[in-house]
Amino acid sequence: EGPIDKPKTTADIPDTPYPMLKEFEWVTMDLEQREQLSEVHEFLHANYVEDKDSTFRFAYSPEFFEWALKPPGWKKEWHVGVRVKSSKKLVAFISAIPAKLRVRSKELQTVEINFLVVHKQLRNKRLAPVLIKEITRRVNKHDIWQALYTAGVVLPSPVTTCRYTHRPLNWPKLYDIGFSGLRPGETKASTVAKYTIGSTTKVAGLRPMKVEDVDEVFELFEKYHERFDIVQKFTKPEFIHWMLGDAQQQKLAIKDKIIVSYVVENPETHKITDFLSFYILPFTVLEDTKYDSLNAAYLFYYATDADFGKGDRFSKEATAALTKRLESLVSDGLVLAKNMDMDVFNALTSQDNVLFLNDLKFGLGDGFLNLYLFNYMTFPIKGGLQEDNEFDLVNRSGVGVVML
Ligand SMILES: Cc1c(C(=O)c2nccn2C)oc2cccc(OCCCNCc3cccnc3)c12
Repeated sequence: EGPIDKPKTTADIPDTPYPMLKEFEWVTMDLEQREQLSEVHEFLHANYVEDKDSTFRFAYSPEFFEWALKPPGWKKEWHVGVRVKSSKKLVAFISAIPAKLRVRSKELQTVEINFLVVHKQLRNKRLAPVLIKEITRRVNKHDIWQALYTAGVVLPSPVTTCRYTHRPLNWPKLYDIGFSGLRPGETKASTVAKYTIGSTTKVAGLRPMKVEDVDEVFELFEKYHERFDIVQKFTKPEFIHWMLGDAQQQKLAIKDKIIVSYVVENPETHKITDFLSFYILPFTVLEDTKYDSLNAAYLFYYATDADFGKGDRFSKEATAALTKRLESLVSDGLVLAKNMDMDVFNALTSQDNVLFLNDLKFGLGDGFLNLYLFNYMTFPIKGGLQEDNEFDLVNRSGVGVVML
């Protein structure tokens, strides 16, 4: 396990941008300028990842990019654009943000690469590899040599593969837009009944997380994440950013937030025993008459002390206690998301999710998320799937890191 390329220094890295087709030019986007933030938002809105039958397209909001692209330690030169020299039209984008990872026992300073997009009319011009080369150069210049990225497609040697799962919250809408279908032997009425959930949360002491909770939640989170093979190591300012958003976000009413975090404060001891977060990322529904958007919530980070102090954390009793706690925690997460008018609650088979996915009626999606480490060789990590791509209830995943 370790770096693949021979060690280099920043002096070995060219100061000039990677060569590119002459009609294009490299630009550094300035996302502190509202109009450039909107430009990136519009560009992704029109050209970013769609599902294979082009029914949906991610509808990232400008606020989402504020959150996703400007965490503590963010750098302008890692927001890379490509413009047409003559028209100055934005035709490609790629981003990197700093991320410290622990991969098994090794800590690595890496970046997370995300939002790689090439204009629809410029696909198959081999621009993507050029974008990757240039962002690699810009990151290497800062003496960082590893990167984490995900892709739906299979590229050489994924560290892990997880599968999409979906928990319908508004099944009739999912059915109308063709995302959900009827299972054999089930009627619409029985399916609606199956997915119906209450509107009140059940866990005593569940409340929105506040910035005053950070020290306690951070400690709980760090301890819980020891159980995974690959995790992100946050500083406290990073933890606040990712779980509560910036000061602007923290002031918003819950229904307007893009990142939603809750804690469970034990009513007797007033200790925080659990934490749960999910982020909001709607889809544009293409070519549908009745609906133009699909509201999706994505399970983000969570932590619990359910398996602490029970000796071996992977013992049957520790796992039973963990399963029970996560089921009630995420079940309340579904209620919170439903009350925010979410139509579906998405989760991967990573973290300890396979412990509750079945009981909470998450269905296996047909999408896979492969996770890659650039310039770092490691033994594969379990993604919560067994050979036939069904949930692996025995060997839960070793994946603690969640990428947007
Ligand atoms: C995307 C996504 C979807 C859907 O596409 C979807 N849900 C309802 C309707 N649709 C079409 O479902 C998921 C379930 C778990 C995790 C997920 O995504 C995890 C985060 C993915 N990062 C964004 C991304 C996607 C593909 C390639 N690169 C980055 C997803």
